[in-house]
Amino acid sequence: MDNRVSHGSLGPASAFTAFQLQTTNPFTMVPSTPSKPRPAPFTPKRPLSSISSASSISSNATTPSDLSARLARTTPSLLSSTHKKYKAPISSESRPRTFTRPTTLPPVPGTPSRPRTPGTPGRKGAESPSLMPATSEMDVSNVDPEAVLVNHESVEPGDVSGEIDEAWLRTATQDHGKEDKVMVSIRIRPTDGHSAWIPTPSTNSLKLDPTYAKTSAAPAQAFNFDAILTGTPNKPIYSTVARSHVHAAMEGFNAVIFAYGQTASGKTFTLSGDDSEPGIIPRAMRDVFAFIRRTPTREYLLRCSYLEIYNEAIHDLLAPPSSAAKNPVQIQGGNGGEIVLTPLREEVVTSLKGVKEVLRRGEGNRRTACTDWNERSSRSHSVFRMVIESRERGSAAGDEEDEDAHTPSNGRHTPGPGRTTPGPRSHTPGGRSQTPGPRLQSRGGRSVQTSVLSLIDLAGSEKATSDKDRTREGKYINTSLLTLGSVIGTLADNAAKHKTDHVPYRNSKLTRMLQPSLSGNARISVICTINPDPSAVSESMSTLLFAKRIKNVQLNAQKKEVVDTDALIERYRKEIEDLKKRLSEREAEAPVRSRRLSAREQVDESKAMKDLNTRIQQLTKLILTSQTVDEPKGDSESRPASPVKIDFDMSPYQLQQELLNARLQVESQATQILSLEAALDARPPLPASAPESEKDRLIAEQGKTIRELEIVVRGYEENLGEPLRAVREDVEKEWKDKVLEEVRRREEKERWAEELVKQLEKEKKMRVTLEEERRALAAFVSKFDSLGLGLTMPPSPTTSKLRPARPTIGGASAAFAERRAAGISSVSSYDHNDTLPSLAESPLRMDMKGNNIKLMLEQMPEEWSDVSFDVHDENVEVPEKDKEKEKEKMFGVVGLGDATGRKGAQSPVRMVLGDKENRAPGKP
Ligand SMILES: Nc1ncnc2c1ncn2[C@@H]1O[C@H](COP(=O)(O)OP(=O)(O)OP(=O)(O)O)[C@@H](O)[C@H]1O
Repeated sequence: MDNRVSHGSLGPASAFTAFQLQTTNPFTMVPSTPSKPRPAPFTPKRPLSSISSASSISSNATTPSDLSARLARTTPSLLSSTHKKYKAPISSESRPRTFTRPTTLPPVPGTPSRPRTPGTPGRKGAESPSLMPATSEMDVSNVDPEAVLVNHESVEPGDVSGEIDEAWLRTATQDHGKEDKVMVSIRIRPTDGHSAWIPTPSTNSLKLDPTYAKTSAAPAQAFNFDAILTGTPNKPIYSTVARSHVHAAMEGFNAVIFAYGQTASGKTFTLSGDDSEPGIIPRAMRDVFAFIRRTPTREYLLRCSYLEIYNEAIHDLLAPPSSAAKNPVQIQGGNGGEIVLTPLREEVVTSLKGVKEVLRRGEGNRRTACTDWNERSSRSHSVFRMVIESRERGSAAGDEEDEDAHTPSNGRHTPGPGRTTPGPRSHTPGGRSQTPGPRLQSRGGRSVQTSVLSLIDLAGSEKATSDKDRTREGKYINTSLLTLGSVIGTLADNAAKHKTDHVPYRNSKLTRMLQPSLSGNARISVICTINPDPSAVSESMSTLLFAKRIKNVQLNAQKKEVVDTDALIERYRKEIEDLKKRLSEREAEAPVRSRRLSAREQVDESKAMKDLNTRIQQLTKLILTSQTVDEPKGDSESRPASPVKIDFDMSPYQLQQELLNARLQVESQATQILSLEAALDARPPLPASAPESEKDRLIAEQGKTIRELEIVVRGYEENLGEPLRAVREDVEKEWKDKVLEEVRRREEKERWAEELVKQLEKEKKMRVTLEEERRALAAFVSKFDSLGLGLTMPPSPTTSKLRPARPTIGGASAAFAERRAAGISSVSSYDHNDTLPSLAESPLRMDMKGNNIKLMLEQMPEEWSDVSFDVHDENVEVPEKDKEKEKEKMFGVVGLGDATGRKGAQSPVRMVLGDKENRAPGKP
């Protein structure tokens, strides 16, 4: 078995000294109280019923081997080295994890096949509630914090030995707890078979054996981390990856240590360990007490809570199982500030024994079950938290003051019913109350440091198992681990690219709970465990990629310190008085002294006086600002600033400035109140009295909606955005073509309409012209009539309807011109043979007497130049045959003198004449 451990280049432990502690607190220079009689060790009172089966086992089984033997009798499958395939049912799985590690390693993922394990993993307490104490007298709400403080005198020597690997301390050179990066270590579980990974501890690197690489062409990627850990012993692991973080927590920084990895890769073994190899949690607890023992100047209040996140519900592992099941823990806050878990039980611990008891109870309630890969697989994420509050130990005088109202703080007392009366819900150092109950108060000018140490054993990622319930749990586990991965990814990205992208903390309970730590206000150490088996290469690779990403997350842990404002102000005031006294003394002596002093000494003297003045002004300012030092924004429970009357010499200008600042502060607080009220109004309308389950449901629903919306928004661009854009472009193009076609058609029609209008205009003009011609003709005819020329025309008895003239062949003007050329007289001389064809071509024919012809032509308007007249001379005898022939050729024109009543000519002239004839037949 490979027992190599790389300690990397870790620095020496931050050897903690009283001197260092004193320098970290600028306000307190009070020496510790050296020797008060040491009180009797604290033993929490517990009802008989609180003694669980495990503790009874422990008490009866005096040696580890006895215990193993006894457990082996009850749960042989857990202890035997041949138990791999068949093991105890679920009911036995929630036993405390005090089992002995099998001598042969359990099978790796993918290899085993074992009978299904029935049922949901049970909680021991749920099955036998009598084994769990219904209440604990060390519950923080039942004790006076001042009565349960721990200091170097109260720590048992046996509680501190052997946790530190001295050899490591000598070689380590770097303290990862002080870095602003996450410390990331890889622990490779030992294997009996081939290992797919080649660790190089000297360079803290690790790479895949090329034999197991998917593509042999690419060179195997080497991963570098803060430490590469192998082997079974947990002691060097603690020294390397956890110790500096535990110390940071003791010094006032939040610290988180968690194990991440595939199922059965050794997370629980690393965190909890077993009897022979205690893991990080028990060792950290031992180290906490060792730290206290080495720090005589401070006193501590330690509170523990233990919870698990199972199927996205948080269960209090320290609460009685019946009530824990009914009241799942809710997370409140978390928006940039601390989170509040409620109802969560916190138990005060004053000794290692007390912590062990708490751990034992919590672990007994954890859900574990047999899976295809791990016979005791953690089915939940478990979080063990220790809240560490500390302050400098008070002087004797201070203690006496304290004793008036409180139990002495330098000793321990057994709290019991009626013994202590916890005060009202008190101001919480750091701003928020994590759970109801009193807290350590800053007192006598001594500030209180508060930090939280979180030790987290995550459930392992896994593939679907052969069991339905396990598969369901696995889904929840994988989902929350995926969310953790994406949160880490976003944080790393934000840090690398200086972005502030939204981090989806709220997508799972785990990330929501870790939000304050992951946001940066904690020192974080992650141990990524991998299974070296070749069949687990892809899972190990994904663990390594997670490790790589988390390495990039930027941290900036800050100490949280709450000062006692009143005492501080009092101290400043005293100092001011003192300084003023010294100043006035110097001023009084100044005239005498200055005579004796050299020029240089006088300069020094005036400089010293100036310094004194400056210091007085500084202190005056501090008095003002310190009134708001411990009043965190938005904390409804914080104490109002002390109404201290300050009597100091301040110029009116300075006072005005202070006043202005105060006003600005008030204004900003008023704005804050308004926005908070608005946020409150925007909340869904659920009465405060609504049942918790209803609130849960609502919260879950909203969470789901938010998640869905996020997915939709995220997925829109990737999945729908592009196709939809393409469709829109197609449709737009199609419609554009249609519109263009329509425009073209319309233009065509417009052109056609214009053409039509032109034609109509033309026609209209023609009509007008014709109308004018007609009128002229009519005028001519009437003139003609008035001259009495028409009277000579023989009336047509039958014809009253006139037909329009037909055009002559060759044009009337041609014929007319011809005739003109022949002379007017020739018109009257009708030559039958010559004129007959031209007669047929004439549009106007009228029968008139030869005498009138000349007159008519004279009267004819100029425009009629193309009108021809067929003049028929009655004196000329036309043979009857020719007459008929002529009639046929002529268009409806018959000889006017025809007695048979021939139809009238269709010439307008003829028509008018006809009309005249019709109107007044036989009249003059
Ligand atoms: N470094 C190690 N040395 C010896 N045994 C180990 C080591 N790591 C793990 N094991 C053993 O491997 C088995 C599985 O380990 P463990 O239960 O810690 O895995 P896990 O990662 O917590 O699994 P899950 O996520 O399913 O809870 C245990 O029997 C444990 O004793």
